[in-house]
Amino acid sequence: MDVVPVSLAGRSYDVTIKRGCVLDDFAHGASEYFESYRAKGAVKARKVPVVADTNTHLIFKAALEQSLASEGLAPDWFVVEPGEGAKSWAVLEQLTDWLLELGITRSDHVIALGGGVVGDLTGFACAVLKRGCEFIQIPTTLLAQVDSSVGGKTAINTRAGKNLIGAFHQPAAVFIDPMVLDTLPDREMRAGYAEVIKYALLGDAVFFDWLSDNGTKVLAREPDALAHAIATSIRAKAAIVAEDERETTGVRALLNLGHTFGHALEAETGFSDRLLHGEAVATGMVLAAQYSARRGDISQEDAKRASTAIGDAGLPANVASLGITCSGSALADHMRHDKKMEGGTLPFLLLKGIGQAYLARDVELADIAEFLGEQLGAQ
Ligand SMILES: NC(=O)c1ccc[n+]([C@@H]2O[C@H](COP(=O)([O-])OP(=O)(O)OC[C@H]3O[C@@H](n4cnc5c(N)ncnc54)[C@H](O)[C@@H]3O)[C@@H](O)[C@H]2O)c1
Ligand SMILES: O=C(O)C(=O)C[C@@H](O)[C@H](O)[C@H](O)COP(=O)(O)O
Ligand SMILES: [Zn+2]
Repeated sequence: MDVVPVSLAGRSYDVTIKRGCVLDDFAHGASEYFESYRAKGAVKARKVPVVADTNTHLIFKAALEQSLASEGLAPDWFVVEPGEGAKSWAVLEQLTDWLLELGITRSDHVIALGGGVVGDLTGFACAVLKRGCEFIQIPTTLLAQVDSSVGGKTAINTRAGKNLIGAFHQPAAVFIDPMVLDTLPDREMRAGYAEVIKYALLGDAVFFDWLSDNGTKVLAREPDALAHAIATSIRAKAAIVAEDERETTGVRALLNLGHTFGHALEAETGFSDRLLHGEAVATGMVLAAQYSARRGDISQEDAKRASTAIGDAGLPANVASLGITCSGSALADHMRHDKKMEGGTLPFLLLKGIGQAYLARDVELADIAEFLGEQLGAQ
């Protein structure tokens, strides 16, 4: 078992990483968070609100019900359709109305049982509900286990772009059970793996080499390799979040490597199954490496190593192969909504080497548009 603390003034919490911690004994491990439900007058006494999507509801319903029953509790389910569509105003409204009807109080803990979509939606609902109530993350995708469940970024999407309405709201606890990934489709495993490669590229060359040797084992869900990849990722994220919780100093922005390009690709493909978030980030990291090489920040050889690692994992390393027909300028236009925008300029996460990401403040969007035009045309 690994317990990774996320140290934040007045709002620290633990990330527990343990095989079986959800499927076998979640309610026992999390029992301290359920006191309010046992107390007289709590939300539908002894019923715990759980947000899931139809897949995670179907797959984990019985296990969670059994586990909560051992503590004298039962789940009250709010189930959304799978996919980015649930990160919307409409679903947020339904979820907050439901929680209010249950009589939720600030000290009650809502459970987010699912991938990044369920986590981001539930976290945001809890951030705004009564100006902040508690929630627990039970991430069930690799992406959510290595990234979205930790750090307190919560959000929904809007017509204008990705995660544009949101809040920083930290969970009270995170429980990561790698066993839940046994049912995850391979494509989703690969998408989550993109965020694992991200930690290596942004700040850990040793981890990059380890992934080159062990990535296949991680994707095959071999327990030791998977546990190492999850724990290394979460330690990296916890350290960055502890240093710059609200992305104000530039340190947390490192976690956005590949995302400015990636979010533009997601917007252009309609936030759909056509390109998953992790896939878009994978292509975005290759673009960041190639653009860094074009500026002379990183050697062509290291840029190639980054793109090879991504391609070898079965992720889209070549933007031209995505079948996107728009111009480079159209892609760059999506970036004007990026939350890192300062005045008229957009700082970009670029690479000086493998494991050496930095925030470049001298990038012109017009140059990015030209670069993207070249890349979209290249086969
Ligand atoms: N808050 C953050 O810091 C942060 C970080 C990274 C990504 N994100 C967000 O996360 C979202 C992507 O999350 P995701 O990749 O987890 O996608 P997701 O939540 O859409 O889940 C992917 C698919 O896997 C299914 N699924 C989930 N767990 C399963 C399991 N154990 N077995 C079988 N199927 C399962 C889901 O039903 C869904 O169909 C994006 O919206 C992205 O913006 C947020
Ligand atoms: O935790 C962070 O900080 C991240 O940037 C993690 C990203 O993987 C994640 O996709 C995040 O939601 C992107 O944030 P945004 O601020 O660009 O919307
Ligand atoms: Zn991401």
